[in-house]
Amino acid sequence: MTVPSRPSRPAILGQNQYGKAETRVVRITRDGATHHIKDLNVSVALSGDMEEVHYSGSNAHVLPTDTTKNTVYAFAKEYGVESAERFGIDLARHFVTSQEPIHRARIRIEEYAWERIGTSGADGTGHPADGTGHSFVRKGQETRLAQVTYDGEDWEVVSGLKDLTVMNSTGSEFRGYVRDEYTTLQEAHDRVLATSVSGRWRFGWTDDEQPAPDWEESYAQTRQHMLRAFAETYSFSLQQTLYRMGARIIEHRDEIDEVRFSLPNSHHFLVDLEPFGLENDTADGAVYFAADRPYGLIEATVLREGCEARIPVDLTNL
Ligand SMILES: O=c1[nH]c(=O)c2[nH]c(=O)[nH]c2[nH]1
Repeated sequence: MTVPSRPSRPAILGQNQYGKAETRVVRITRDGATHHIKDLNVSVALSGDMEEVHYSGSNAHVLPTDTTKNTVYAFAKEYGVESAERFGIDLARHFVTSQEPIHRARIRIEEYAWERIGTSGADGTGHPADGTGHSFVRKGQETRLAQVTYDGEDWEVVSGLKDLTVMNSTGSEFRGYVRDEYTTLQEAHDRVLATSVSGRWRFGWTDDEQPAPDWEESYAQTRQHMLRAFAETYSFSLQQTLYRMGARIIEHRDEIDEVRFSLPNSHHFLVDLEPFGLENDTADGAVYFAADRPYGLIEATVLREGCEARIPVDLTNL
């Protein structure tokens, strides 16, 4: 096919750039049982001699955006991620020095910070022996929620939170599931388990005559129990982890009768780096693609025995 020539119209191409935006790359390094996470969102914008691709459609100067994405993953694997700045410098230099038509590279990086789910709070002092060497909560406060209903006689208090993002970099598998003619999923023996917790819990307190719970203390303890259950459960499924998170709250917090969770399964897929001669398995330095959709959505209520379920099934209605 012949490439059409530059149009004669007096329309001049102005500033332009291109590249893959928002490549979500997660690299997990292992120091024995203590793991370290680098979680980046990398956007590449390249510019240079790109008149022809716009004017005539010739791609002769175009390094595909797909390649820029692959480069991000391959660099994460090969050189690691010491810092976002260093990573950006290495990438920008690579694009400008390896491709003659590319004169400028802008690499934008967002880094998401994680802290360990510690034994006495998410304080960075997690001890590997109890599973907390590989359990993390994303930095930044979750949103705390409360709903209070009063009909002149009875109170109903439902507390909760959303956007509490947690990750286990190991200690999770998924296998032994049903297979039908559409099943292609490979069994996972060692996978990343990550979710953004949305949870609600209902208090047994309904009566002004009874002392009300200490709401602040209850929230802090409940949050901690859910984090600890997430960290300490060796997970065969997110469903099982969810149940343990709810059960631990019911077992430890007498003031709470019902817990409901909505947990997206935030899939982390190992990137296939074989085409670049790089082995990428769950061993040290694994590089993952953090997918944002579609995601599994696991939801369930955990009740104190003898209590009634009153939290709506759809938490967006609460
Ligand atoms: O923890 C999981 N539960 C599932 O029900 C499921 N389904 C799936 O494809 N992956 C997973 N993971």
